[in-house]
Amino acid sequence: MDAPRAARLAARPPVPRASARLPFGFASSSPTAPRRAGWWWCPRDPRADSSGGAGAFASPSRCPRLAAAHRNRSRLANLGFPRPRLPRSPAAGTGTRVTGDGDCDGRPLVECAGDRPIQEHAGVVEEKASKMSSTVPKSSNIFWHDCPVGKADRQKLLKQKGCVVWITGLSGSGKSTLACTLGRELHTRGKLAYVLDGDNLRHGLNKDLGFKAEDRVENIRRVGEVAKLFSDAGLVCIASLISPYRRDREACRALLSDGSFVEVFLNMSLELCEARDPKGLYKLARAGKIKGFTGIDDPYEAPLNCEIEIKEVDGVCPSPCDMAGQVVTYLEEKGFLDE
Ligand SMILES: Nc1ncnc2c1ncn2[C@@H]1O[C@H](COP(=O)(O)OS(=O)(=O)O)[C@@H](OP(=O)(O)O)[C@H]1O
Ligand SMILES: Nc1ncnc2c1ncn2[C@@H]1O[C@H](COP(=O)(O)OP(=O)(O)O)[C@@H](O)[C@H]1O
Repeated sequence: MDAPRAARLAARPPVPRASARLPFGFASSSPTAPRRAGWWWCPRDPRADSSGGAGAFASPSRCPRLAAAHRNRSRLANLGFPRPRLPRSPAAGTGTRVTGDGDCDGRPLVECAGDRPIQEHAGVVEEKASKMSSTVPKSSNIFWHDCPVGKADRQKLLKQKGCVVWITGLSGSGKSTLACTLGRELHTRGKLAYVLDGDNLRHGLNKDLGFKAEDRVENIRRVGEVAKLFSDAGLVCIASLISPYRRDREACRALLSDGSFVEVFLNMSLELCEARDPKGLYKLARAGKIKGFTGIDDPYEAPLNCEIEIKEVDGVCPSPCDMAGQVVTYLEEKGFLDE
């Protein structure tokens, strides 16, 4: 091995011992819980980039994001490219290094396993994990790799901001209609959007899932993760799913940074949805030929704090264009359709 490579390898951070790893969902949130050295501590960002969080514990040398940026700079420099700028700390104003406790964006750090902070999700994960094995991370020795081109660069290119418009409501409430109308409106305005429709995804990504409670939980979890990727790509991701459980929608919201999850509740009465019944499913459910149909013999939990609620007035629903208009206005006001 050549001397510079040996020196580079020696300078690498220690690789954590697999035996020291706690299983996902079983970490203690106690401030006296043992803290392991090295790369066991990672910021909420880059994967879950909402701010705040418990368990602040950090040192500059333990910020994987900053370290990854250093590695990327070195690699690019070795290839003869200009060195990109390191992440800046808004807390420090002009700094290019982590200052104080927190990651390189000045956020507190929390312990991560798989891709979520343990301390916040432990309870939820433990319960769900008993039902769905896919919520229990099975990979070990995995590391996050940052790329030099980030969300901000993509947003600049697209002249818009990545976000998720999450449309929830009963079957027949108009979710797919709104999603498509909104997608077309944004396209007309030169904005890049992509629709993730529950029915459609069940033909592919989610074809292994049915309508039992745990399948619906997993359905929403997967779509939430995909929506987050689309948002990170800089798109307006429009997800339209019944998503009947409040807790699962909130989990999707928690995957995104503050304000970039826009929950739209199509608050149409069961009577209206049943009268529409475009696929004849309500009729089958009433006849007992479909079991566990949302609104008939399966629950729907209405949002408590959604960003947009669209209702019928005197039994009349706003037109698809009006509904899409409401969402576009919101996105405009919040600056998602600007650079
Ligand atoms: N049991 C039962 N309950 C509710 N819906 C049913 C059921 N069985 C099939 N369908 C059809 O599946 C569509 C809903 O899929 P989603 O992925 O959005 O559902 S969920 O979010 O996981 O609850 C839904 O589509 P929409 O009518 O567009 O909502 C139905 O066409
Ligand atoms: N705003 C609206 N006004 C009138 N009819 C609507 C409206 N939105 C949807 N519809 C009609 O209601 C039915 C159900 O709409 P759809 O978008 O398929 O609902 P969902 O995706 O929630 O099941 C369709 O026949 C659609 O044409």
